[in-house]
Amino acid sequence: MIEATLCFALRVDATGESVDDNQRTEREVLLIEKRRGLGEGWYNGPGGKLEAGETPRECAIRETREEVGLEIDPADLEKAAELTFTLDSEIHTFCHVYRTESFAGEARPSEEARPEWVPVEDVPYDRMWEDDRLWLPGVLEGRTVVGEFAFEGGEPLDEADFVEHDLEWDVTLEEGADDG
Ligand SMILES: Nc1[nH]c(=O)nc2c1ncn2[C@H]1C[C@H](O)[C@@H](COP(=O)(O)OP(=O)(O)OP(=O)(O)O)O1
Repeated sequence: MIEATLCFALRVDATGESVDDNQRTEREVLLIEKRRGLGEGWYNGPGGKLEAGETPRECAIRETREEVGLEIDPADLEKAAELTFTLDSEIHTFCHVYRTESFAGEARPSEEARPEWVPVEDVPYDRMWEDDRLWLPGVLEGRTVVGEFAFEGGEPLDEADFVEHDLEWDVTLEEGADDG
C-alpha cells in the first residue's frame, strides 16, 4: 500500500473588478498540472508519497515545497480528508489531504509540476481524477471527509475504471501523536 498526501493552499484574490463600486473577491486554490508520475497531465494539489520516517504532515509540506516552492508552517495545515483508493479490491493508496490559507513565497514551476491559481468556482474537474469532483468541492468549502473509492481493471491506477465510492462527511480526523 502506498501512503501519500495532497495539499490545497487557498487564497483570496482581490480581482479589482468593481460591482457597484465594491471590490469583488474570489477564493482561489493552488493546483498543479502534474508533469510526471501517477496522474501525469492531470490537475491535482501538490503532494506525493511519504518517505521513510516522515509523518503525513511533514510529507505534505515537503512535497509542496519541492513541487511549487511554497513554505508552510506545520501548525497552519488543517487535515481535511482521508481517502482510500482500492484497485481490484485491494488497497492501493491511502491519501492524507490537507488545506491551508497560510503560506509563504510565490508558486513556481518545477520538473514535477506546473502550478496555477484557479478560482474555486472554476476547478477543472474534467481534467482531474474522476473521484475529485466528489470530495474536493467540500474540502475547499472547509469540510472534512473520509472516502473510499474503488477502481477496477489493473495497474496503473490512473488507467483503471472508477466504479464506486463511499463518503462520510464532517468527521473528526484523528492524527498520530507525532503528526502535530
Ligand atoms: N484517485 C486519486 N485522486 C486524487 O485526487 N489523487 C490521487 C489519486 N490517486 C493518487 N493520487 C495522488 C496522491 C499523491 O499525491 C499522488 C501519488 O502519485 P505518485 O505515486 O506518482 O507520487 P508522486 O510521483 O507525485 O510522488 P513522489 O514520487 O513521492 O514525488 O497521486
